[in-house]
Amino acid sequence: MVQINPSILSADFARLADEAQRVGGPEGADWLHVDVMDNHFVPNLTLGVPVVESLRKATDTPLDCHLMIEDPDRWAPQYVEAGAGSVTFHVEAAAAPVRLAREIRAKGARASMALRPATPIEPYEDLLPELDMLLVMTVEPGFGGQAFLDVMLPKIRRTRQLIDKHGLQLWLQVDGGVSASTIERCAEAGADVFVAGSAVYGADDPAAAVRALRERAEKVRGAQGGCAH
Ligand SMILES: O=C(CO)[C@@H](O)[C@H](O)COP(=O)(O)O
Ligand SMILES: [Fe+2]
Repeated sequence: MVQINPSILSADFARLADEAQRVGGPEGADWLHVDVMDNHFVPNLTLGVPVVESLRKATDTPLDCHLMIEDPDRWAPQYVEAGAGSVTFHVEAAAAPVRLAREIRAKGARASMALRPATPIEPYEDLLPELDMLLVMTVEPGFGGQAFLDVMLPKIRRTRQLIDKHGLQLWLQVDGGVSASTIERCAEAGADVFVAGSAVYGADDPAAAVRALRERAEKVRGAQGGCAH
């Protein structure tokens, strides 16, 4: 199943409730992607727990929180309590990723782990059953509107092969530079959850942009019979 998760990093932060609603509803966003940055793990600062709490009340679309922060072991559980349905931590920042994934799940959210572009998937093969989603970054984290890194396609493909080899159901998310001109390559490589910030909120009609992205990805995944490799 293809999922399209618009990133509110490219939305108007003074009108977040409206911006969330613009991409919601039938055929709209599957999840709203919320980029949390702390100016330590990445050189940018965005929002924190109180904003997630308010967003939760402002939309029915579930929240996919991407934590680009130091010490996720301490903070991630608070995002579950704030109402996130999925919490992604970076493996490079986590002290105890397995314990953290278990804590996120125990608190009732989906547990997800992200890899920066230079972090390989292979050392984490044995952790995959502990996760509900694996995020392969397709830009260096920190900013929206960057160019898609084609060099990440082999990692997406290898990750898909590992997921299938173990017969796992976890989702494979890509984030960074995903647009109408790159989503098909990501889908062909095996991704099934697509984050798009500027390609959605930079469009005149964000809801139409979500539908167009979904159509492109579904065409590829459908041609593969839902199995991408
Ligand atoms: O996590 C990040 C950036 O670090 C992303 O979620 C961006 O928000 C994606 O923006 P686009 O590359 O789609 O404009
Ligand atoms: Fe993100």
